[in-house]
Amino acid sequence: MVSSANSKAPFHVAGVARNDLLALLAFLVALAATGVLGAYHLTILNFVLLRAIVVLGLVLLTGYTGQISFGQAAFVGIGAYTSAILTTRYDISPWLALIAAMLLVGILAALVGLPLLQLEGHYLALGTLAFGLIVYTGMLEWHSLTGGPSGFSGIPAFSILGITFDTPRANAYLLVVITALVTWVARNVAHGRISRQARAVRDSQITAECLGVGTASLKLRMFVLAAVFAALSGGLYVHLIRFVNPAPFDFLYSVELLTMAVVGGLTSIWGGLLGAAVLTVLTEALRSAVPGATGEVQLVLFGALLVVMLIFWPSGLAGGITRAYHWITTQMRGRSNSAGTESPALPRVAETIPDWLTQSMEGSPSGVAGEPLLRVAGLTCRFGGLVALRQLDLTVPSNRLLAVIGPNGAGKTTLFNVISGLLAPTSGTVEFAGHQIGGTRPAPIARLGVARTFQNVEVFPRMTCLENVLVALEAEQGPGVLASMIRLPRVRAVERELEEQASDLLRFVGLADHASTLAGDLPLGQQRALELARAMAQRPRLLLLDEPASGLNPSERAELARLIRTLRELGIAIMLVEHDMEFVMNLADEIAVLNYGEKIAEGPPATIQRDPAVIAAYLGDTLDDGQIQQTNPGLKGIGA
Ligand SMILES: Nc1ncnc2c1ncn2[C@@H]1O[C@H](COP(=O)(O)OP(=O)(O)OP(=O)(O)O)[C@@H](O)[C@H]1O
Repeated sequence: MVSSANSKAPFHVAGVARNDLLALLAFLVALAATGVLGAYHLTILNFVLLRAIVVLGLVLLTGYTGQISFGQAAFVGIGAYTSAILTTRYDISPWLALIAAMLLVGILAALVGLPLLQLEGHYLALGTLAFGLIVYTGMLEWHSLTGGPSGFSGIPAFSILGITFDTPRANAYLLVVITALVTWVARNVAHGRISRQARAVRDSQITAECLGVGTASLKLRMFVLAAVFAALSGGLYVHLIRFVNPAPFDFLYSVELLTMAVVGGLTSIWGGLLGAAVLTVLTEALRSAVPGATGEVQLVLFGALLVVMLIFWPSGLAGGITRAYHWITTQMRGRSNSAGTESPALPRVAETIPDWLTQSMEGSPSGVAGEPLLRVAGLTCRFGGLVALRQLDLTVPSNRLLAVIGPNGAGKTTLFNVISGLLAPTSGTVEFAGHQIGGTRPAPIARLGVARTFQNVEVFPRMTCLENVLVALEAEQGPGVLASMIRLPRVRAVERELEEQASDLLRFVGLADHASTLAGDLPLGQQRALELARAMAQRPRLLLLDEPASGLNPSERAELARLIRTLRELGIAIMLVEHDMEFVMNLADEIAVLNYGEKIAEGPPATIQRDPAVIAAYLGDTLDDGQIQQTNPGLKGIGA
């Protein structure tokens, strides 16, 4: 057995130290600039920083979670008015009022987000837009509270230890420090578990759920976090300006903020800062060059810029700069490292299993051989008039491999979809380890110990191999949002341990050299291996493999068979759907044959090969559809 202790730390975090240094440098430059800039430029700097705080939240929400919000201006406005009202009417300290505003907006965002986040894509954008319009109208019309269109003044400035922040320079110092803190928090979130889960949901929500990621609560938490950032910006703004009215919080401001996030680069924290800076400066330049260019003109310009960027340059300035940087460093290294994709599709897998995995499997109750772990009874699944599964009964004990075979359209994938929670059965029961799981969502089923791979490989293409595995490892373990925001040493220690485990699993499936390769860049065979590593990270008690050998060459199939045997020896129950009959006959303990959703035979491979009903089903299918002959190369295993 190979111990995980000597495994190398993964590389994708290697750049963090350098980035930390750059961030520190940027902070010192901003502080130094604050000391020397004139009043006009300080005011612009303050606006850049106030916007940057909101944009950072949007980067986390839109870039990392894939949720588009046109309602951020409303959260800024509510934060601003709450802090302004609390300080002017109730004489509360601006600091306390600011915290109260953030709390209130956090609660409100949770209430608004619950129904809104049920909507997807454009509908969510429309929902947040409607929310923004309602809030803006409220600010205009609720005179007794907001002072109506003309707002109100007399809002106190921040002060601490006898220093009052009532000049552009003092404000700039305060904002530089607070923006640095917010950037640090955003960066922690962006590098941690929550961001990995969010990016997984963005790449494929269904797959993330099948790994045990609770997608609904994840989206809600990001929505709340982005809203709290917006409230912080609003609260700071009113105590710096000392006046509040609804005008700055209109729809235009929401578009402006989203444009800043897109222009800067939606998946980059420093891109968010850059976007806020570039667009604020451009707006100012436009205002001085064309005095009438406000309101509608700006809206049109920002809208156009947003569309152009999304179509032609979706990775924004940050993406462009990063690519240029990589290009330059590659040129400087003389392209010595550029070739490296010639490895076989599925390299020989490691001989050994990581110790921690064996131990965790031994501790699992599924380690008792012979006990039925999965019991499917009377399972029927209809799609309108089509019966995909009819009165199906199956049991799968631990430590056994049950192959499910049948002609195309027999219902095999439907069966997997029901067991893993992607489909609810029409009738019948699915019992796993004593739990009724039929009709349950995929995430809780995954957390009970059911892992799966997909017929059409479903890796998270824009994440590295290491991150793909980490998402599965972290679904149950790892820090929550608050701990991720602060990233205490304890949190970093847990992250390091999980990264080591992820590296072990990559080594186990022969992908040790690809920890920092984007999963989408791998050839098909290696993507299948990655799916297996990810499934193993779930420490499954039942593993559903949907056509894992399709697209692999004979030597890759042999490797895969060896890997599957090793997994079974760990005590994992395996269900295998596969058209390659030779592959199936060599691996299966038992075979269940489906035809038109019904089980027509079940038994050990030798019996199934000679079963007349099975032969008839396969040959009948071949006659009906010549395709089957090619997609079923293993037909020679049937009726032989
Ligand atoms: N979501 C769905 N909506 C409607 N019909 C569906 C759906 N999923 C599957 N079906 C139908 O149910 C039947 C069984 O499909 P299923 O994909 O489970 O078969 P299969 O045995 O996995 O086939 P293959 O070997 O081609 O993957 C097919 O007729 C299919 O068209």
